[in-house]
Amino acid sequence: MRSLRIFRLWLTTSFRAAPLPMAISTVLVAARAVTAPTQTYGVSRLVDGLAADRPSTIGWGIGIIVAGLAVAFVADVVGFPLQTTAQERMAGRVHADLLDVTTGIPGLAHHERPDVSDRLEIVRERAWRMGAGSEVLLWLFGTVTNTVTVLSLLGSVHPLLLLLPLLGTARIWSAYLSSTRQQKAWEDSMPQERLVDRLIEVAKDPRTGLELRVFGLGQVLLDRIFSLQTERFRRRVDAARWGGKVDGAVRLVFGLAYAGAVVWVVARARAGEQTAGDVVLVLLLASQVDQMTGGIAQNVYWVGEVVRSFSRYDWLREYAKDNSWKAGTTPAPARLTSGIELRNVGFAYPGADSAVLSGIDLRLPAGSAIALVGENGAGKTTLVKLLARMYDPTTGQVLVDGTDLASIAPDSWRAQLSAGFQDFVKFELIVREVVGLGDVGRMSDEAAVGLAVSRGDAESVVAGLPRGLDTQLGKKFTDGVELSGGQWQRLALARAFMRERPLLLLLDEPTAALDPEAEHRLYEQYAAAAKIAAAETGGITVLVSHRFSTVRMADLIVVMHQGRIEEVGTHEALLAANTRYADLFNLQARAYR
Ligand SMILES: Nc1ncnc2c1ncn2[C@@H]1O[C@H](COP(=O)(O)OP(=O)(O)OP(=O)(O)O)[C@@H](O)[C@H]1O
Repeated sequence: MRSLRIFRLWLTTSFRAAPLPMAISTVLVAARAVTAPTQTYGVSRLVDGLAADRPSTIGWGIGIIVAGLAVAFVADVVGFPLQTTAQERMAGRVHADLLDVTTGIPGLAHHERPDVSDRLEIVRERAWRMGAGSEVLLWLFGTVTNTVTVLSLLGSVHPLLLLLPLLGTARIWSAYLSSTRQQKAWEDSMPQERLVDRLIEVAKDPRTGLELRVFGLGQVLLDRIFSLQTERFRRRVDAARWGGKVDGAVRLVFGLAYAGAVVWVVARARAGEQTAGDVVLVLLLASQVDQMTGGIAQNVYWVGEVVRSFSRYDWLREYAKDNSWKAGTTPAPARLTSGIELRNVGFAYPGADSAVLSGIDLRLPAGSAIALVGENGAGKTTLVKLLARMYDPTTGQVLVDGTDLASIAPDSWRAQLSAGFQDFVKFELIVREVVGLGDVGRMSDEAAVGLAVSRGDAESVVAGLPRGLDTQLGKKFTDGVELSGGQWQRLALARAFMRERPLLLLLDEPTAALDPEAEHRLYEQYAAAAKIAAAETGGITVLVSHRFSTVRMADLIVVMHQGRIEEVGTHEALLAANTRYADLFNLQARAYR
């Protein structure tokens, strides 16, 4: 059932990508596939005609041979460019579909589940090869047509001769086994391949160069890459050797059978049971069977490759369908009136056994600024991801003004968010784009970008650049400028401030690279502007920080511990309660004294 679906997907993708070239090619391929055996039949007619001196049979023989030549010529000349077109269009189509499928999955789970990311990686890497799917499909059709024609002709001489193509299938089978083994070796070495790529990236990246040198890690890294590469090659070479041995043995058996068949037909002809034309037919057809099975054996790898690629592709499409969160179609509200509420929220990362968050009950009132604090791994970032709906909670609900976030269309919700993260992306683009990306629709709005730069306290960064907002960032470009960690971070913050009135602004340690004073100044300035905006839209700010001088400015502080909420309150109330928050605050305050 599934294999039928995969074949249908392969067929429909090929024909949808290039309907006309594929339709014409199919006809041409069929015509081409019957020419060689039919011409062989023509030769046998000619020989029989000459032997019996029958002009009409001679005429037939010559007519078939010439017609075959003409068909082969037209099919080759017209077919080649058409097949190339079909192949190119197919590759483009698969790439476009793939983008559609992956961007259609709204959450992050597919990046974090190794089984999904592996398949995604393989399909992405092989999308161009899948383009050959249309060619392989035509080849397959041609081969089937050719086989049927050859079988009918051989059977017409003597049914026993059908054993010859049957033996040929052993060769196809051995090629299939060997290709599956090679594919398995390839897939088994995928994790090593990814690790090697990652290590090479680390080794090449100038930003990691400093630590590598300080800790003398260069050689360690090289040794690790080398041993992983050796292991990866060993698996693949072993599989290729095994395939070579099996194929050699099967070919030997086929060669002996071929020789036996020729001897047998010649003996029958001498006994007057077959004609001379029959001997010629078998001689020529048997070599065609050899070529045909050899061709199939060689192409079996490609057929397998295409089938496997389409099977992964099919799996991804199904996965995307199951994870598309299509149920959520309600548009996000334009403003918040009561706020966001987490009700008994629990969450476990995909594939993980234990929950990272449990029993979270929390109200984020409209218009408020909330700070999340807690030790490393307490679950702060995870909570932020649930609010951004990168994941759905495993248990419980997130309610936005009473509406379940799961029923809100993810794109519509994201359009109302803005965010700044500690692990922000260093987009190596022109500065105005680096900032403007925070609100793509207003990227070319000079005033909006300028305002975001000032809100992100990045004016001094821009002023120090040779071409201000038009400066290219990144060392990879000849005129590109590299920034310090703190400077990059200010631009990332400016990007987070591009959307002026988000309903939810998520700031997950976006100022960790700034000094505490700069961070304090920035938030003071931000808080004043946020209050005005919040009064209009009810927008909520959620801030994750380890710096209590910043945290204390929040309206409400949420203290998290091991995936649960331990305390909630204002700075003063929590200090007065003299529990974990007070301990942490006093510890940090002492360090600064
Ligand atoms: N993608 C993931 N897959 C599986 N587990 C994860 C993933 N991301 C985080 N975790 C685990 O979830 C727990 C909470 O992590 P989270 O990043 O939410 O903590 P945090 O409070 O933000 O920590 P920090 O202060 O260090 O940033 C940790 O135990 C972490 O190992």
